Amino acid sequence: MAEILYGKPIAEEIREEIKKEVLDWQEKGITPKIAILLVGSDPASVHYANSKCKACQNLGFEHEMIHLPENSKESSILEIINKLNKDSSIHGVMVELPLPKHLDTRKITESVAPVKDVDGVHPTNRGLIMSGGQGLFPATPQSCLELLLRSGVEIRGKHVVIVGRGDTVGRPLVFMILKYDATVTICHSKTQDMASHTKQADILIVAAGRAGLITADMVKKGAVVIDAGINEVDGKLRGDVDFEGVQEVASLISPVPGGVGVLTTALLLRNVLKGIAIQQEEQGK
Ligand SMILES: Nc1nc2c(c(=O)[nH]1)N[C@@H](CN(C=O)c1ccc(C(=O)N[C@@H](CCC(=O)O)C(=O)O)cc1)CN2
Repeated sequence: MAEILYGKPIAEEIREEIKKEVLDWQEKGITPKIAILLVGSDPASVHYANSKCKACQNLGFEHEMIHLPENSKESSILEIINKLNKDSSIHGVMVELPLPKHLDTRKITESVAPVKDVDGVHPTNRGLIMSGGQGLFPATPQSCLELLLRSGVEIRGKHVVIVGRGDTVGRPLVFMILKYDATVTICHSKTQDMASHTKQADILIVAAGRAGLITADMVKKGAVVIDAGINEVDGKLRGDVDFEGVQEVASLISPVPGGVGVLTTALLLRNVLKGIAIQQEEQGK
């Protein structure tokens, strides 16, 4: 029976590190500040945006919440982001997702300056992930890595199989895991005989967006399984892994809810601090 890899104690550890770093910046005369842009009033988005504001207060960040109406024009949003990019008191800009359907998400999120791009989606940051450079990387793949590293799972030389090639998790994760000297296989919706690949994984990370996709017969005995899936099934949050079945086979497994997602907000705010460090270095300070 697998041990359960809970996100809460790891998130707490990261929050303590963030608080210390915020104090260090404050001593140097910088109070980290994030702008959160919320378009529309989708209840889940309002909830997540408010919980980010609360996290800012708890961790010593200043924040500015910009709440725009559902029918906002793309041009007005781009203008606001442009102003935030130029505002030296703002160190990070986060556009709450998903955006209303009439808006081009990619165009809007990629308009955030690379150094303030806490979601790590700007082409500059995407390129830096691939080259192994210093940039801001998306929170969810960071969360998968932190769960592994902070629970003492050896990644070096291990066969890591990632299921899902999405822009926010699977694709960036390939390069982030490669940096730790793993052998990486990526599976996706067109992969033939997926189980033949997943069964070879020492570490299996799943971000496919399909509830219960990974069943016990697809997992090697003793594998470490990280579930980055978020699906709503009958009003409940479910991962991509059939938790009850896979728990019998794996040695370590992260639950949904209570695993990867719990770290997201802390890691977005940690990106603000990384952005400040990069800006300071660029300015030779
Ligand atoms: N610009 C972004 N918008 C959104 C992101 C994002 O990464 N960037 N992700 C989500 C919201 N989010 C953080 O931003 C977030 C998601 C999940 C959680 C969390 O604590 N999840 C828990 C379950 C919580 C629940 O039961 O509702 C878990 O997975 O265990 C926190 C923050 C969308 N928008």
